Amino acid sequence: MIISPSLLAANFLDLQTDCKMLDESEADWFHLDVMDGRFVNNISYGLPVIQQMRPTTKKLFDVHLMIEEPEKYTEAFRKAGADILTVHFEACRHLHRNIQQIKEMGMVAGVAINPHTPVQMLQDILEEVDLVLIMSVNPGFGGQKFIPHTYNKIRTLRQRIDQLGLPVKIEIDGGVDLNNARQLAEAGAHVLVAGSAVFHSPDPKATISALKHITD
Ligand SMILES: O=C(CO)[C@@H](O)[C@H](O)COP(=O)(O)O
Ligand SMILES: [Fe+2]
Repeated sequence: MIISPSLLAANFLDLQTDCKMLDESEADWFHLDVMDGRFVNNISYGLPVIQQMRPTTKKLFDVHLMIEEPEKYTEAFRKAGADILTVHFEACRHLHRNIQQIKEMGMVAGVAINPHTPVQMLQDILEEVDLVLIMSVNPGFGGQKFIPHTYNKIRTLRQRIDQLGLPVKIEIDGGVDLNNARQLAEAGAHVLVAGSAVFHSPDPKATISALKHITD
């Protein structure tokens, strides 16, 4: 299982310590949630913070853009250090073009869907993307309750991906913890994002390791 802890739940006054902890842990990616106060009702952090975090690790920066008109910022996020750039299906008028743009800039291209968006809506973009991020809470905030219908969405999408023989990864984001991680893996998830479950646990490194080896 690929583990991508979300720094939305980190200590912003001491990000360096949390970055170091993640770097030394079994985390695979750093999940970075960018919010603009328009696509979602919250504002998080953006380019300068990501840029300053970049030298703290060689691990991949998995940037989740919860912003309107993400195509305007593709190059800026590349320059700030993004390796994986995920845009929302619901925020893109020209999703196909945006995905091409992300790949042309040498990044892994992801598309995210909100809980109300059926996975079937991705039918005509599936061959173009490297990753599908299924939101298992409504985007905008950490610490929300996992929506159980997500399991059905994962199973449906995983079946379609396997049917087509595509190398697309399924990432699950929102309310992921040690109680649902195994079931998410069994449903077909490849990547788990966890914010609160990692950073609010007494031993974040141990929680990351437990999530990583959930199916061992
Ligand atoms: O994208 C988002 C929220 O919009 C997530 O990445 C959250 O940051 C996950 O936090 P937890 O639900 O794990 O606390
Ligand atoms: Fe996220």
